[in-house]
Amino acid sequence: MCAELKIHMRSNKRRVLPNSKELIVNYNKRTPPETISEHNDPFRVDWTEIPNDPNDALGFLTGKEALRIPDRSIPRYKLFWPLRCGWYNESEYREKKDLYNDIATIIEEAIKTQLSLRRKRDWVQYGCVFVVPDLYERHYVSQTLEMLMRDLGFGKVCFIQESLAATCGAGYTTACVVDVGAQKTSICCVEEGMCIENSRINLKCGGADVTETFIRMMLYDHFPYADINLKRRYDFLLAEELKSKFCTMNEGEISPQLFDFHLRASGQDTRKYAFKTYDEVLLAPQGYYQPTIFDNSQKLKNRRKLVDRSYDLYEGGPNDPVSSAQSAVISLISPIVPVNGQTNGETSNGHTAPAPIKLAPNLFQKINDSERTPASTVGSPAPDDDDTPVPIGETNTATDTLAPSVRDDVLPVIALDTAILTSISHGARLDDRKTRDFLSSVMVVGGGAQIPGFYMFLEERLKELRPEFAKDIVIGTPPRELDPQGVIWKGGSVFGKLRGTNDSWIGKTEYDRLGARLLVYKCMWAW
Ligand SMILES: Nc1ncnc2c1ncn2[C@@H]1O[C@H](COP(=O)(O)OP(=O)(O)OP(=O)(O)O)[C@@H](O)[C@H]1O
Repeated sequence: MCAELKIHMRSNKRRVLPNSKELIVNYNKRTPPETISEHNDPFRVDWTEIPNDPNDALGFLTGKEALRIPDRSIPRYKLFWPLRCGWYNESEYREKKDLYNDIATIIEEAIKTQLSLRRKRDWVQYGCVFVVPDLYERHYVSQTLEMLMRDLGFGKVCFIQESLAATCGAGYTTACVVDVGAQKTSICCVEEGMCIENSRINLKCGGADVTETFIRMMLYDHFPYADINLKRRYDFLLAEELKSKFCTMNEGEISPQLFDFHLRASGQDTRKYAFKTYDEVLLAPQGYYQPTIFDNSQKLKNRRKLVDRSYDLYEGGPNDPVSSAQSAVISLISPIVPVNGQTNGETSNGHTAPAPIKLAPNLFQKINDSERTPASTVGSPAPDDDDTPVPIGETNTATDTLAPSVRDDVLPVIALDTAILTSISHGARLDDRKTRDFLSSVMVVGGGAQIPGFYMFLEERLKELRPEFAKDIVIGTPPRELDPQGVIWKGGSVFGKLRGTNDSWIGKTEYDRLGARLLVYKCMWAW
């Protein structure tokens, strides 16, 4: 990537000094930190106060307080992250109920402290709009409903999918919504107030991967704080800060640059470090387009250890929602593609794997092969004997029927531009007018896209991949200066106030009688 970047910069007539890397490495190697006494540091951190007596009941801490526990108290606390990559984080728990309880506790505390609704018994007067992923798991939604009704005691509850919430918040009716979060990126085409089912994609990477990759790259270039360890809370927060301040996707900003930061650990003097960066600030966020540079090795760990996939109550088979776009993404990554659920082998999770078949080829007929297959693929699809392009819709027959075990075993991580075009092609289904509509209204939200130059870079990549639509492609942010990181929440609150939403509220009495079966009638999409 370094070499490619150099070539690209030269071809864009940018000045590239041959020894830039050496210069910054040498600087980083020989610059010791400066020590500032903790008491003289005007920006010293307020650490969470913990009772000194080890016999005192500790209870729990959530949110920022949990991340600011001083090191000396760490042995008495264990930090849990009950959700990871938009899935239950099963690897950290022994019991399902502890995992569910932690999620309920975090939400309860957030409502009490952030919304100042301190008395839980009053919550029966409130309706709760809960935003779920576009490509959710049924069990997750029904479990959430149980939590909101029984543990938190809301008077009524309704659900909205996140891309639809983004369009409600931004006031759009048609858009291809791309939400770049911390650990996942979701993409979905929305049309006339409905998420197009087959366009839903959920990639398991996001801003946290950029943070980690940036730090790994800096360490390789002799980052002076060599002991940085992202498992330590204050180091993780520091890394997030450095990424947010210094990473960019503007090629014009690439030159040796000097930055500094303060390391604040509890009970220690503050250390001020100076360091230099070169291309790391740009290469790390470019991982969105070359995600094999991210460390994806742990993301599937212990998946399905505690929480099984959802099954159809009557027919017995697995029945979590699927999307042909997501299946196409998985097929691009995995060489194993099933045909109509036939199976013949074991996968790494011990689930039965499907028989391999040939992949239908061109998802994007007008893109040549080298561009179409993302650099991130870990296996290559079997070549087709017949080179004639297959219409986009026809790829769906094979990909729709991916066995659930494959969906669990293959980590969906591919280049962002390919994923967006896959979503749009499955959302528009060969209709050029719709393709144009979605390409001209790609709305990017979420904190992961806050890196300077993100939108421009994405726009250029999409134009390169679909030159015939180059004039139409526009990447937008939510209008009216809405915060792209909060627009989904705003959409949820707008949705809760619409009169048309009335039918989707689930009340307490009907929930007591019918339970999660109500979701079939109450969700405003095909549950
Ligand atoms: N100014 C910024 N520059 C770069 N990255 C940023 C900036 N602000 C926030 N981020 C990143 O955005 C991510 C958080 O975004 P967001 O709040 O949309 O995610 P989330 O919804 O919590 O994540 P997920 O969708 O994975 O659950 C973090 O990785 C954070 O580092």
